[in-house]
Amino acid sequence: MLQVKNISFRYKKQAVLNDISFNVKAGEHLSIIGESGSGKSTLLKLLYGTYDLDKGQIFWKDSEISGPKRNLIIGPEFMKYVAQEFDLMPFISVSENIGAFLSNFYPEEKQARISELLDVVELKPLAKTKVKELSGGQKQRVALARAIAKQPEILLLDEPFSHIDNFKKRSLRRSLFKYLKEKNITCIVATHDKDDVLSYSDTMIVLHDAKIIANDTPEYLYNNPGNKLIASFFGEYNNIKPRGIIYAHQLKLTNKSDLKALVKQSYYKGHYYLIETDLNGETVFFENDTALKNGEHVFLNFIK
Ligand SMILES: Nc1ncnc2c1ncn2[C@@H]1O[C@H](COP(=O)(O)OP(=O)(O)OP(=O)(O)O)[C@@H](O)[C@H]1O
Repeated sequence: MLQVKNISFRYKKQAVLNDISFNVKAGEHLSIIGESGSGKSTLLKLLYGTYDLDKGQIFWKDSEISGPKRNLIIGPEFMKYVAQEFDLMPFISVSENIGAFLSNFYPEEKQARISELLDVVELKPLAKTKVKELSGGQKQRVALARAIAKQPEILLLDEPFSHIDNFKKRSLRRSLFKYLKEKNITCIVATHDKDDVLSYSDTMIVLHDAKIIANDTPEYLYNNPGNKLIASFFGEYNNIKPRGIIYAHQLKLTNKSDLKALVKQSYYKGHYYLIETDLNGETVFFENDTALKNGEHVFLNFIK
């Protein structure tokens, strides 16, 4: 189990993280979410031992993870960290980068392992290409493969699919998280993308004002967002008194109700339209099968 106990950290004067505690069981996947600047990357760096903590302790099983004051080499053996900027070797091939830290002692096993990793990140056709010739998304996939090459016990991922296009992202996400679960690799992901969280994380924590404001399963927090920050992570939402937070898909058209709104705009979303309305001076969104006329009055009802 990873145990984070009452850690605090500041770069300069302002606290980035203040008295943060949480646990992650071996093999579990945790997501860290929060607004830009809320400290997600900093938390990953602290878990990796990049900086010395101002307060608190971090343990993996029985070993304490400590910062540079006590460690010459940053990052414990059992952990790998894929940062937002990936540190690859540009003049050697994709395969050579992935195998860079694998032993040359058993060349056949090494090649088989590289081949397996190329499949996980779907880079086989580019195996022999030099990294300097790759796109940002392709480099990100090499960095992911290299991080799991030696099968770490814990993998820390900072926005792991941020450079990867939507075609590839979905299948890569499935393939990577399935692989990590099969190998029982504990994974901690800092992300802005609800699709990294909903289907693949066992738990999620939400950072705000240097604190953890929620720590629960994605399903629970999706159904009980409790505040605007969490609701906005999952989708378009409204705050309708006295009901509170209501996602756009939880409102529908009806013949007559107390919620009379004025249509302002319809946005095409593929299999539905997002309708922007004015309800007593507040903007309210709901989903509808068809576009509606601007200026039309409609009645809304809650679905639940
Ligand atoms: N090396 C640094 N020196 C000083 N301040 C820093 C440093 N790195 C980050 N910060 C500050 O710490 C705070 C948290 O930054 P961090 O990168 O951890 O946020 P984040 O949640 O990962 O953001 P994003 O979602 O934009 O990646 C920010 O206010 C940032 O400006």
